This record gives sequence, C-alpha cells and structure tokens, in this order.
Amino acid sequence: MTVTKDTVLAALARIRMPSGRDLVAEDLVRALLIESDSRGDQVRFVLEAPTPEAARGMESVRAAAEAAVRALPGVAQVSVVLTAHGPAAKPAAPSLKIGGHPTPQAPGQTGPQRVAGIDRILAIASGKGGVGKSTVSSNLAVALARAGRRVGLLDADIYGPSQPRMMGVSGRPESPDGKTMIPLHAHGVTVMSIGLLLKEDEAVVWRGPMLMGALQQLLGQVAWGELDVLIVDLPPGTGDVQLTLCQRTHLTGAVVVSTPQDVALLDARRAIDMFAKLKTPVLGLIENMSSYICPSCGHEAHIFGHGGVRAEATKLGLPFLGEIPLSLDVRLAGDAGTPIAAGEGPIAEAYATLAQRLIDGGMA
Ligand SMILES: Nc1ncnc2c1ncn2[C@@H]1O[C@H](COP(=O)(O)OP(=O)(O)OP(=O)(O)O)[C@@H](O)[C@H]1O
Repeated sequence: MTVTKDTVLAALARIRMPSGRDLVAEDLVRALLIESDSRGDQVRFVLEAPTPEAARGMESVRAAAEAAVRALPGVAQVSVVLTAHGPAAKPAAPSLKIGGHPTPQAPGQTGPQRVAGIDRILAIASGKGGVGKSTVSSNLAVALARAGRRVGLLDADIYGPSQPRMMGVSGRPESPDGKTMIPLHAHGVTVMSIGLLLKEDEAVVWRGPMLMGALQQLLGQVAWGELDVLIVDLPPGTGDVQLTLCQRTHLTGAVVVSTPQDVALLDARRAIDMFAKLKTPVLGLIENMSSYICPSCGHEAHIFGHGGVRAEATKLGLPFLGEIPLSLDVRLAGDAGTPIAAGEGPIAEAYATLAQRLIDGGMA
C-alpha cells in the first residue's frame, strides 16, 4: 500500500464545502477503505451529507474529492459514494422506491427467514474486489440452469453492479401492480440487479440502512417464481450487506471466491471468519484466475500462483469446489453479455463440473 488514510484525509481536507469549511472539518468522510493489488491502491469512501437535499447539491464536491484522491501517487482506482442522513422512513407498505429502510421483523419472528418459493440461497462472496466473484456468479448460474435447475441470480453488489453487463440484460424491470418487480431473463436464468433500478451514471445517494432495505426489497419484492436456487452476488468484503443478508435471510450457505495470491487469500480468510461468526455455513472455496493457458502455444503459466486456494481449503477443513483458469475468453464473454459457461469448451466444462458438484451435494 502506498497511500495511507492520513494522506487521503489530507487531500480531502483541501476540498472546500460551500460553507467554507473542508470535508474533513465538516466530518463528512465515512468508511474510508484502502486496498492494494498489483494495479495499485483502490480507495473507497462515503461522503455523508446531513440531508438528502444537501447531498443532491454535493455532486461537484464528490467529483472533486474523487479527483483529488485519484491524483495521489499510487492510487489506481477511487470510488466515492454520496449518502445522506435524513428523517427515518416509516416502515410502510411495500414501495418500489429502492433504498428505503429495512422493515423490522414481525413480532414473533426470530432469526433468518426463508424467501417464499426459493428452495436454496447461495451467497457468492469474496474477501476483496476484482477476484472474479461476479464472473463466477453469472457463470455458475448459467451452468446450473444448463444442468436443468431453476436458477435466479440476484446482483446485490450495490457499489458496482455488473450482472446487467455480464448477463446481457438491460431496461428497467416492470411492475404492473406497483408492488412487485418482474425480473428479467437471460441464458435460462431469472435475473435482477440493483443496477437495473438505478439510472445510468446516477450517483448513489443512500446510507447504510437504505442499502439493507434495498437488499430486503430485492429478495422479497421481486417475482422470482419457484426457484431451486438463487445465487446472490454480494459486494466484496465484509460489510453491512453481508451482515444483513446472513442475519435476516435463511442462506443455504456461502461460496467464497479467491485468486491464489496470498493477499487475496488473507482477505478470503476474513470473509470466512465473518461467515463463521454469523453461523452461515461456508460450502466451499473456488480458485479463480488459477492458471493461464497461452492461447497460441498452450503453455500453462501460474501468474497468481496456483493451488493456494485448495491448500487454504484443506487447512480450514472446507470443501474445495474447483478452479477456473485465467483466460481472455472469460473476460470477453462477460463483457459481451454471454457468460462463457453458456458455450462449449474447457472453461464451460469446468463450470458444468462445479455446478454438478453443488447439485450432487444438495446445495443447488
Ligand atoms: N477467470 C478469469 N479470466 C480472465 N478474466 C477474468 C476471470 N474472472 C474474472 N475476470 C475479469 O476480471 C475482472 C473482475 O471480475 P469481476 O467483476 O467478476 O470481479 P469481482 O470480484 O466481482 O469484482 P468486484 O467485487 O469489484 O465487483 C472482470 O473484467 C472479469 O471479466
């Protein structure tokens, strides 16, 4: 890591609000997180405005904050989310306005609840961003559908929803009754993404409880129909969304995706610890970007090392579910909206084997 929290805060302290005070003096910076990998440092933080109205007028401040941090040496990526305090919304009849507060559990309800019509829910998690969690989620969903399962895919990666692109779906979901959202369908999978409910390039203005409300709505207010399994693509890391999902919803379990690098494994271990604390079973680990097979000469190289995730699974006494090689075709397929598992070839077969393993184990 080359930048530190102090360096980032010092840069943010140079950004003035209309009041004349700076962002740090106004105490608006929350959840500052710095992650590093071979590309450089990735910095994420939240700017919490006092009211939704104030937040709406702060887009230029958000952009200036992003630019100031991006200009710091070593910073490769910056994500700044604008949120707002506001009067607490009353728990009300379901509304399609995404991002309301989560409804409290009904009296007498304790512990995680099942979602009607959905037999199993698998959360796909990763300790750090960029390890291919969303890619694995979409491909696994497609492979399970090809194996004859009724599959749903919920993109709960609130800060970076990528399933619309990866599954090739677009357009705002319809809601004929104003209460339930009709999901989209692609490659045999029923799909809903928080990304479909936001306008393109819209700054996300919501705060912690709203995220949880949004997740609850996506689970409960989408007409999923009867599903054998719902795959939930979680945001990376161990934040509020993961916590709420595990505490409120009965999960069959979590599958943790990691690359074989030590740093990724370190974060994966943190995610596994979190699930253990929340008593969510970890069904197994997947190694993504495992080996690289040169398309021209067939030579196999281990760019991020190889076998680290299998070794970690053995060490922790968890099942190792399989490995997916690093391949340009995987990325191109994801970018083009048709996951590689929808076609033929060795990687589609690897996903089919992975899917079959989950089906045989009663997990999907
Ligand atoms: N096996 C693979 N081979 C080549 N490229 C891959 C592979 N898996 C994922 N990628 C590419 O790596 C990038 C990151 O993948 P993806 O978005 O799935 O990661 P993620 O863990 O979900 O990230 P985030 O949590 O930040 O959303 C994408 O461009 C994707 O196409």
